[in-house]
Amino acid sequence: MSTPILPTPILEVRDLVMRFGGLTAVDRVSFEAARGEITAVIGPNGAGKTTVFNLITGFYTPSAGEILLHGRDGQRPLHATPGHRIAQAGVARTFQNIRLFPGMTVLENLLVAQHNRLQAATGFGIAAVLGLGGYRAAEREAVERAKHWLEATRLLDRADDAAGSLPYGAQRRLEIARAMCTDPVLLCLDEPAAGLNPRESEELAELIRLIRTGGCSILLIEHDMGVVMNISDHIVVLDHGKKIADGIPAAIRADEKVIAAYLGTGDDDEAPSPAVEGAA
Ligand SMILES: Nc1ncnc2c1ncn2[C@@H]1O[C@H](COP(=O)(O)OP(=O)(O)OP(=O)(O)O)[C@@H](O)[C@H]1O
Repeated sequence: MSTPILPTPILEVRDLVMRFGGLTAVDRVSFEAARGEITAVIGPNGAGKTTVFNLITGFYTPSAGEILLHGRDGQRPLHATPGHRIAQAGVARTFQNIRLFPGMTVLENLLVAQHNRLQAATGFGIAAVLGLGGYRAAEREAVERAKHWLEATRLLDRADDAAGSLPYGAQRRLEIARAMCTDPVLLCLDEPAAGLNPRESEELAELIRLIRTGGCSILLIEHDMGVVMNISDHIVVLDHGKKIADGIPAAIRADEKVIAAYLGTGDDDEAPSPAVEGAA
């Protein structure tokens, strides 16, 4: 019998380690994010999830290990790529705390996100100032892309409003629209459902599925187990910096190590985190 040829994952994390002084926040973590899928990274508070994201998106340099992106230009070692080049390699992210330009309009936020692309279209030259052809075409494209994501996030009617004046849920959607305007191959979402009400969470899940349908792979940190179990194709579970489980949602929900990590074993006095079975 022939072995099926599996497509290359979009992201490979191999034996990743991050130490902060004496603390090992990420301890030899390995996992893959499959192309075109939603991969969630979950775990109790302090498990190392945000640190993994900060390593993938170039905010930190790992103490050891490899992070390989299989993007549009082939394989890229993100662990050895400077932070400002990681977006160009096709990785976009949102943050736990919203980071928009609150005084700029919604549309301006989406155009600023495409600044690099516009600059590249002119070879970083005077063409932009003179309004020459290549720049104008790139500018038109940037506006079209912004319009597409304004429609997808239902923000078109707020395009001229200051980003800071939007309700919280709309600001979260705008953050995602802004990340998508960079045309990523991998979108990293850090707790996108935080602070959303159940209806907004459901709409967010719809939006994330839409992004997956468009071909962008997604890596998601999320505490809302309803959202995680509902939309994830694959879940990686961290606890105290180590990977304790890795699999499809049904397997994760039934995993004893995961249940123990979330409910606590009674060995420590940490408040229990949201139970995984709450999502069933
Ligand atoms: N810059 C830093 N310097 C020192 N320690 C850090 C730093 N960043 C994170 N840590 C520590 O690393 C560990 C993992 O933190 P991290 O924020 O990655 O966890 P998390 O799983 O994202 O938690 P949460 O769900 O609460 O956001 C924690 O013990 C944290 O205190």
